[in-house]
Amino acid sequence: MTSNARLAQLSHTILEKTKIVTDHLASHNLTAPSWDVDGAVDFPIPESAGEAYTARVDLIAATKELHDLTLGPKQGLSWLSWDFINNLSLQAIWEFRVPEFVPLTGSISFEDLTAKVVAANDFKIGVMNLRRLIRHAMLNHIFIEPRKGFVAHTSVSRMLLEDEPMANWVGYMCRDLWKPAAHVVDAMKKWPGSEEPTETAVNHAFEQSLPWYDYLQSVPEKARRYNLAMKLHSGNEGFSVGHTVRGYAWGKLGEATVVDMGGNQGFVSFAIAEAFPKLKFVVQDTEGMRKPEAMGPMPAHLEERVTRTVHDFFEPQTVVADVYFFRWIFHGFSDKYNIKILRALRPALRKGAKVVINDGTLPEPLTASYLQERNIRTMDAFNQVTVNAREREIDDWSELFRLADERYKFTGAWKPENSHMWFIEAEWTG
Ligand SMILES: C[S@@+](CC[C@H](N)C(=O)[O-])C[C@H]1O[C@@H](n2cnc3c(N)ncnc32)[C@H](O)[C@@H]1O
Repeated sequence: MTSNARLAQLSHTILEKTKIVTDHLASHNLTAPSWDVDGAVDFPIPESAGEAYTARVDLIAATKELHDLTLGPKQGLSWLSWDFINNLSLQAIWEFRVPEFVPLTGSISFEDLTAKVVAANDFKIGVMNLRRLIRHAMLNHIFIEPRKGFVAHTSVSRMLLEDEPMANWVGYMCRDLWKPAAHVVDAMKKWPGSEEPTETAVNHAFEQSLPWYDYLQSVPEKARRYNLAMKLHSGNEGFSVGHTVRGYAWGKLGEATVVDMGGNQGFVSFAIAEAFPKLKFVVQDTEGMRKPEAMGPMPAHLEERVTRTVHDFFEPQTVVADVYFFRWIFHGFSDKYNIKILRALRPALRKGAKVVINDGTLPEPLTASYLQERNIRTMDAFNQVTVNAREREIDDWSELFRLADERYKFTGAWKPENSHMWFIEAEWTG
């Protein structure tokens, strides 16, 4: 296909996919998001909507490609190089609490806004400086200028004001992770090939030697921001515990014991135990997670089948079980430490015991949508920034088991429908 024909083909795809999306919205009496201050901020088509969801995902990919091709490679690359300025204007607006001083109805002049921002922040900032940052942010739909010299909210800037998890997510990214991201290359040069959580861009940027989560906990403001920011995705359908319950043949285990390692308060084990009454669970976590204030309540009817204990997964396992289950654990560690975790299981493993991992997995190149690939590759990059860990491809999972011990037989990896997390399974043959 010629490059001219590709442009035409993309615009045709966009027309076709937009129609599927708008027909779905109309037939379900739904409203598309907009920049209007009262506009919807979430696209109201969940993954479970099937064709309409896929059309939206295709639309995002096609509009991106058409946009990039229309810019052309040269202008595209030069823009990409200076795109960190997007983050700068957002960071300034967040840091100086600008959204608080813009009225939700009507508008405010740059002069009056600057006076309020200066009073609230207690340091000098000129009208010109604030105006240029805000006008830049407007390119990303953060505020509008309804008439020259006046600022008004949009649905985007309103989220910075009213959506606490989102505002903290913005702060976490712009304030806490932006500087480390700029130090990744220097950290890679300083500690070549490091798999240590204390030799990361975060250590380099903040000139400190703690692992990321310990560092976060040592600065209360950052710890609070992190905890609130993480709530942004807690309602995400793709990460729902329901996929963990339905995505594995738990029923086929019969009367079996599952050790939920790094299982936190036990909410995942509770959900699986509810659905599979023959299963027993031992939920292991660190000492800190077993303090009364961190434990959370245990549903009374599960007390017989779920116990919560202290166990460090780097130490030899003592509980003999049918399944050792790890959800959201492996992607937070480098291979070196994951191999340690797998080796520490060996004293308790009996022939036929299973290791079941529920975690992210990198798609094979060109097999996933642009949206999926962008999400998981961005998460993978953040794992490097903060903890020197990584997301893995299916082959990497198989190799990880082989490196830990040849007696692990990798039995497969699969993604339940609509889930963002995969199951990865191995069996102990020793
Ligand atoms: C990302 S959370 C995952 C929690 C839970 N599995 C889930 O699916 O939401 C990681 C958990 O691992 C626990 N953890 C971290 N280091 C650990 C260790 N060395 N031994 C046991 N648990 C650990 C943390 O306390 C935390 O509960």
